[in-house]
Amino acid sequence: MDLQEIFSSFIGNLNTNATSMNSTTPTPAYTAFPTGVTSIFALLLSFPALREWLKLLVIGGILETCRRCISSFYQYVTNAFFITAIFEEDDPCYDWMMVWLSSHPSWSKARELSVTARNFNLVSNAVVVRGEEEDPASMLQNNRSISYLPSVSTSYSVWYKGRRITVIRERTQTGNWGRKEETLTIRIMSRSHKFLDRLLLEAKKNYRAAQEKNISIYVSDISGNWRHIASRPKRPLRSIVLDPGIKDLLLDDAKDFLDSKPWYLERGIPFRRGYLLYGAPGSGKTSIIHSMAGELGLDVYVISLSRAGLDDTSLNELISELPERCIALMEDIDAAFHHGLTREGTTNSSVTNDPQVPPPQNGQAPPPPSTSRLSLSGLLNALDGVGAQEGRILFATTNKYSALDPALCRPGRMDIHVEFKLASKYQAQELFRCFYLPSERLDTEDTDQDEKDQKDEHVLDSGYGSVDGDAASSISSEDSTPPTPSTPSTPSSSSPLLTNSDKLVVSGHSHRQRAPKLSRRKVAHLARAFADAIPERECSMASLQGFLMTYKTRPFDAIKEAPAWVARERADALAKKSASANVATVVPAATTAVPAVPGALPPTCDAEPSAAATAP
Ligand SMILES: Nc1ncnc2c1ncn2[C@@H]1O[C@H](COP(=O)(O)OP(=O)(O)OP(=O)(O)O)[C@@H](O)[C@H]1O
Repeated sequence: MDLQEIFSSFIGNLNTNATSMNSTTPTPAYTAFPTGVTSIFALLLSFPALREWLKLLVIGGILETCRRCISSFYQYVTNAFFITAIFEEDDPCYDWMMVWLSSHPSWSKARELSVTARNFNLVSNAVVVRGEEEDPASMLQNNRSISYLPSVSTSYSVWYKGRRITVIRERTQTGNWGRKEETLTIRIMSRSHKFLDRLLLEAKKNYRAAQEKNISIYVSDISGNWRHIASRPKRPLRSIVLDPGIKDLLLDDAKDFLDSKPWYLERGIPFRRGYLLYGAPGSGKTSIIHSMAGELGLDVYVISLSRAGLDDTSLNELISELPERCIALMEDIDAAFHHGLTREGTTNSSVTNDPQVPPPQNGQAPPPPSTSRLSLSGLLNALDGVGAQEGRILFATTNKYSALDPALCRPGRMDIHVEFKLASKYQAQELFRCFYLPSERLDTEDTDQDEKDQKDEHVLDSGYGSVDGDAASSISSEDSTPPTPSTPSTPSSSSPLLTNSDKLVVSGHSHRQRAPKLSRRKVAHLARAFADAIPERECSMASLQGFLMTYKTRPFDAIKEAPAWVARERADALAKKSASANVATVVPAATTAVPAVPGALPPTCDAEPSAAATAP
């Protein structure tokens, strides 16, 4: 019996019913309706095309129902026998898995794959196409190595420890301004989580090993999530020159803190430590934090208090989402509460409406109004409130120590305060030594070289990777005066082919030079001479480093030119001072208001130096 017959009999029945009703009762108005419907159906079914469509509709419905049943059954079986793990792009696990996948041998046989030069936040060349590592020259030229990865929307099967893993990489629209986000799905045929755990741990270990020489830097994004933004090579601690004892104090205290969790727990003391580094700009505050992060093997989470949209709640959330062992860094902590206050102590009074704040200098653009909605009490709560993360080390830096609220500086929030001053003669000497003694010789005795050096102290060293010694020496021999940034120097070497107007105007010095190979003793001797030329606590370490950079391969010239450079720096400082004297109100510099002893507190902060120095 086909569909037409079914409908005909159905319509026939309807007609019979309608007739019987008509014979017994008066015909109500609605009886016309079934008759109308049947005639419409009959009419419709008289078209063969419509009959066929109807058939297709029924068959399609049956097929879709079957498909859904099979899919549900498959889902059931998958859930029963497989484990499915999903990795989202903005999660660190995604990077671990991608690096793990990129090094999996399956890609050498895959017929369809994605080729990428992304390094998944690794500085090292952990992700490489096999064979590339055999060509170190190409690796050096381009730090971005090529790797193979699963292509988007393709399902792959790879084998791991005798088990089949299905890998699916997908890209979906997030709805945030057309942004697309990737997810990686890994399906393992296993009922136990053990296998997945092993895979994850291996991926994490591989990634960590590739990251060993780097530190990871995280910042918060606009939606308040931590995002990995960079990996930086670890900075050796010895490259930072501070007054004796400061590095040891900080490092020993931090190490001791990280090892003392049980001690804190037993006594019910919150397991947190805060360090406040204050003082002159360019004195090494940020550098020592970077270096300590490398030394302690911790990642750095930068909390920017002046970030647009940051309020008390979001700061609280950010801090509570920090991992247990990490360094939280708040740079220029004073800036969050003194918007518009510049390094020189000038500000736009229309922004702050603070009567103590001087008006802007002539021609100076007013600083933009901050959109941060953070309050001091919000910051204090975030630092040691109930939601504050345990185990974190907080580093805060400021150039304006006296501007900080005493509540912020108290032990428990900032346990150790360290002043960073302008360079001492000792620091100048050590910086010079670091500069001209190649790193591999900093730690080793070189008595042989000492002896050799006494005979010939001007032997040239290829230590700076020179390939063009002759060209370089011609520049260095004729121009030993450091160029000032405002007056670019013109190399006087004139080629017969160059007319006067063709002459190159170059500022700075070429680094393609050979540095004299100096012994430890010779460098120590020169370093003392350099320190003699540098006045005590007048120049910042950053400016000294900048000066030495112009003599990267010419230590003798650096010493010769140091007094002239100091004179220029003094003249510049004097000019700046007289310019700022014209400003109505002068905000006192933080460095003049603080005590000289590292660890001691200035009068504006809680005067509890002993508490600041006691580490459990
Ligand atoms: N004590 C130091 N030893 C070695 N290098 C230093 C030292 N101080 C500063 N420098 C160099 O000067 C530059 C600036 O240093 P850094 O950013 O650490 O200073 P800072 O005190 O944090 O400055 P700011 O207060 O302006 O942020 C860096 O390139 C660093 O190498």
